[in-house]
Amino acid sequence: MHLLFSIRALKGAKGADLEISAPVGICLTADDGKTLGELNQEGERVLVAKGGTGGSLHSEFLPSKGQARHIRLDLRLIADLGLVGFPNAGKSSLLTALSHATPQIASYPFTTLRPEIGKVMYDDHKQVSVADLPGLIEGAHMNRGMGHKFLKHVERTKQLMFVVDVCGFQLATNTPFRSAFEAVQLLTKELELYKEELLSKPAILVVNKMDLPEAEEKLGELQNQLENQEELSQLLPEDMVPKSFLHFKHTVPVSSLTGLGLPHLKAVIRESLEEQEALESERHRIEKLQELRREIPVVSKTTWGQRRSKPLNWN
Ligand SMILES: Nc1nc2c(ncn2[C@@H]2O[C@H](COP(=O)(O)OP(=O)(O)OP(=O)(O)O)[C@@H](O)[C@H]2O)c(=O)[nH]1
Ligand SMILES: [Mg+2]
Repeated sequence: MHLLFSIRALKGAKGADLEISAPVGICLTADDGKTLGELNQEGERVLVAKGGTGGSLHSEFLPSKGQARHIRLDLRLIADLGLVGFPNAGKSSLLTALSHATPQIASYPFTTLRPEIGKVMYDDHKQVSVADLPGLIEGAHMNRGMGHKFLKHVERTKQLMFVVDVCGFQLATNTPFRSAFEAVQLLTKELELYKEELLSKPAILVVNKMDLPEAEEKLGELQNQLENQEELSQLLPEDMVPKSFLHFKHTVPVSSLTGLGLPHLKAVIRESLEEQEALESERHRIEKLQELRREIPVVSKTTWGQRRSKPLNWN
């Protein structure tokens, strides 16, 4: 979702610059495509137009007009997990099975055209938000398919949830068939080419459609391939292989259709998010501690020694 508007900063010198403060998760772009900034934290402000200069001797005391701009505000989705997968992998079906969301589901690619968020509910009322996103295709980093529209949403989720069809995927009769293993590598590659940092997010792999015939056999094959992905990817064309491989903390086989494996997946999602929260709060604690240590001056041994060597005055 985006919003376009025109603005003009006021005349006058200092203080007339126009700044924007908005809810977090907004990206501001100027009409020339230049990114002006992102609002990622509460209270953050972005300068969007410079104010005009005040009157001076040089300008015969006439103030100049402020900068005029067309600004585009892009809302970036924020969810705990983002579903990443080729079209038809069953992302929307999975979200429907896990939450009360009702995204469109159909047996043709690109059924989902815009993101939808579903809430996964737990018995203790804890909620986890999952974003169903449009299917990704090869070349998405170059804006093929939904391209950037899709990828920018993945930037603002805490974790990634890859969804693959255990039996593989073929977009059209004139495009190559991709096995589940190839799908994992291609999805990783697309994220890497768009923004490498995306791959530092924790990721869960969901192997869907486990109700299909031969699914068990194919799952075994995939697990084997993932264990040896460095060696096996050497057999793939170079442009399919990511620079670094994703090591999924959890690989969960499910069937969104029959419900197989879904209770386990729900538990895994929660465990993974809680683990990440714990790690982040520990990192934050250590950072604070280090900051404090820097602030408190260290009394060196010599200083203590010198102090001790002074004769004590008992009077
Ligand atoms: N047999 C079987 N079919 C499934 C399963 N999950 C989804 N499907 C079917 O796969 C097709 C695609 O499902 P969607 O949920 O629309 O797939 P998607 O990944 O959201 O697709 P896009 O929105 O196009 O990216 C539908 O016909 C579903 O009924 C499953 O676990 N087993
Ligand atoms: Mg969908």
